[in-house]
Amino acid sequence: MTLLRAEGVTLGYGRRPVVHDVSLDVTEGGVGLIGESGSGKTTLARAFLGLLTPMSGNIWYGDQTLEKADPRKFRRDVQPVFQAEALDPRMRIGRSVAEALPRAARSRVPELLRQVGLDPELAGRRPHELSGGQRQRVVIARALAVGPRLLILDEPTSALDVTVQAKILGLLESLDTERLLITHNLAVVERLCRTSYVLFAGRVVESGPTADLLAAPAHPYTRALRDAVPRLGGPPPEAGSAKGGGTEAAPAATGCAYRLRCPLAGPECERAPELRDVRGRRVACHRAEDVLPVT
Ligand SMILES: Nc1ncnc2c1ncn2[C@@H]1O[C@H](COP(=O)(O)OP(=O)(O)OP(=O)(O)O)[C@@H](O)[C@H]1O
Repeated sequence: MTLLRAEGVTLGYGRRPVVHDVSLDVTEGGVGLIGESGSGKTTLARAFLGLLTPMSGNIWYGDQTLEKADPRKFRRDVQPVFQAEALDPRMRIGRSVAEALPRAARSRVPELLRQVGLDPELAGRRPHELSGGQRQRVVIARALAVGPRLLILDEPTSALDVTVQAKILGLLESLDTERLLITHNLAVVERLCRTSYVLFAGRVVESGPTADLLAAPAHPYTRALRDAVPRLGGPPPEAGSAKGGGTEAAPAATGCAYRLRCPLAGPECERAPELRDVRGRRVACHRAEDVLPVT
């Protein structure tokens, strides 16, 4: 059964919507949410954690909407993995992990540290006395303390260098919790997520099996992301590409939001494309059939 599901969700701050009509199932095998800065990934994650109420649509937790769900049960089932910078700098590691445990279970700290590959001896240290990778492991140990079914991870490895990143990905892969993973890095979802959703300007532009999206993107934006993002250990992206510092056109306010950047844009793109089924995935592009054969 799907533990969490967004159904036609629109989200915003004040009266300004920034995520539009998104439907997404957190299914088995890991789900990736990919998109550039400002595309609405963190906003969606906040809604999935119950921290932001949809302007319209619903977040479903099992067969209940999030507003009706038991908050204590929800907190046990669904845990965020924050960036390591969120650790309290004054607090020793052991206490930081203990705080996440119920009082009666605080003796489990060494076991949790071991589970994430840390020496329990480190419990007496403060965050600045650990490496970035070790700090990220502490954050994961805290999230695991309550025995969650699902982890919501927001850029869990982006602050780490490539070899440490690979080790943390290995750890996440070895856990038997489900995951919703937010990143701008396709190489990370390739490893951890069976299914992916690509967001552009607050809308899903493509979703489907991650392997298919990478092998043959159907949306020009997915293709640009795939071609721009370095693979783990691969060469850096080229200057002028999506993450390479080139100037990018802002999303179009009418029609297809991607059309001002799109090499295939034509007159039909002045009409907003609907999500539709194209060869095993959902894609919002009038030209999807032209994108597929050349990738
Ligand atoms: N607290 C806030 N108040 C007002 N607007 C916000 C707030 N947080 C985010 N936004 C706006 O919502 C949009 C989506 O932001 P969001 O942080 O969800 O994107 P993101 O894809 O997670 O980006 P990043 O990868 O940089 O974290 C952006 O236009 C952003 O400026």
